[in-house]
Amino acid sequence: MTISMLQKIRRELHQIPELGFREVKTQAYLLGKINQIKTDRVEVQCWKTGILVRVSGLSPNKTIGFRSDIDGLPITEQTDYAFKSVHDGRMHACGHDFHMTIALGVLKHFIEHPINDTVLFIFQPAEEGPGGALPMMQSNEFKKWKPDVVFALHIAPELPVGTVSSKPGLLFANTSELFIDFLGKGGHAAYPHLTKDMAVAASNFIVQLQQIVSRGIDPLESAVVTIGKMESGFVQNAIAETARLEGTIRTLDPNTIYTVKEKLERLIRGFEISYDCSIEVDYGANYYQVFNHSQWVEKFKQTMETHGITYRLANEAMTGEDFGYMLKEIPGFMFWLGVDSSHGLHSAQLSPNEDALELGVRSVINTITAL
Ligand SMILES: CC(=O)N[C@@H](CCC[C@H](N)C(=O)O)C(=O)O
Repeated sequence: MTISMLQKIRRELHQIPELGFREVKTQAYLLGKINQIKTDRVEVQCWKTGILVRVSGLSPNKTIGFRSDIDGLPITEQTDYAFKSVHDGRMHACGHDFHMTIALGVLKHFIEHPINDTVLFIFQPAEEGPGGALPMMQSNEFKKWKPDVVFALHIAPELPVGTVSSKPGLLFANTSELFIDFLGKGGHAAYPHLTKDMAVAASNFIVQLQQIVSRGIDPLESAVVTIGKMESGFVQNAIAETARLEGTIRTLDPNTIYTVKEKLERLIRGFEISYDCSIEVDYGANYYQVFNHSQWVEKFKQTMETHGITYRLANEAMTGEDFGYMLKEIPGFMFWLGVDSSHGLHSAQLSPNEDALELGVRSVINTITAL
């Protein structure tokens, strides 16, 4: 696929970001492109808003899976792009428009140049939440075509274009979403003593929460607790009866997440007493760590070096990925693709360099051919 075709696809996808399991336009767009290039060797199955595309090999020994996530985030885009999101409050702020474009470019290549092995393209919904990888893997559609090895990429804004990066073993953290609802008593702004102010309780809770990591977790372990959204109250001169905090917990060790949750629940019990209120916690979606299989990372590194693509050894990151569930069952790996953006992942101004699209396609084609 030419660079301008890749760019066009990326821009069209960029305009229609949709949240997890609601990727209806995205699925239709992808199916449209797949149907244009489909031949007799190609079979397609849809699962919810996801798609599986199998390109049969000439004399297959194995099936190689390449996974791309397809959902966007509930973020209002603040770029100057002419091809900005047309969906209010939705943005491809995690690069899934890049991931899908690269997958389509690679798919076209293997349809035109089949190899001995079978290649499975996994267009997976709901990576940002509530998690599509696990239920997709449990589906009959996936089980029927289950790959023997699987890999995926993720754009890396902090790496230059021309660079890929990975590491054997642990790459991404264990995660748990976090939703906390406070219920107190509202009232007139001038009579605080007659109320139980949940704006004050929730604000104080956010501050105390930070001490779970700084004082409750062994400094040699790694943990993050972030509250990304806070909602409370209706009007400037009334005391808020309720508050809601939304966030995420991340740890490098799968057991540490239980320690964080246990300490969080103690904190909640203390706040219920001191603020005379009730607090409910819901952990939403939990993702298993991304743990790369060394042998495949080594093969990837050698392949990149053979093709003159710069490979850098990565550090572990506190990002999460439900691709971790695929790697828990199927050998494989994940790698970072440098896209050189001064704004990072989940920023409303994320602007990955489109020159990385062609390199992404090349690095995936070379990898599949070498595996
Ligand atoms: C690569 C990336 O940014 N992934 C997301 C996954 C989110 C999982 C879940 N919604 C959570 O927040 O725990 C990330 O935020 O790391």
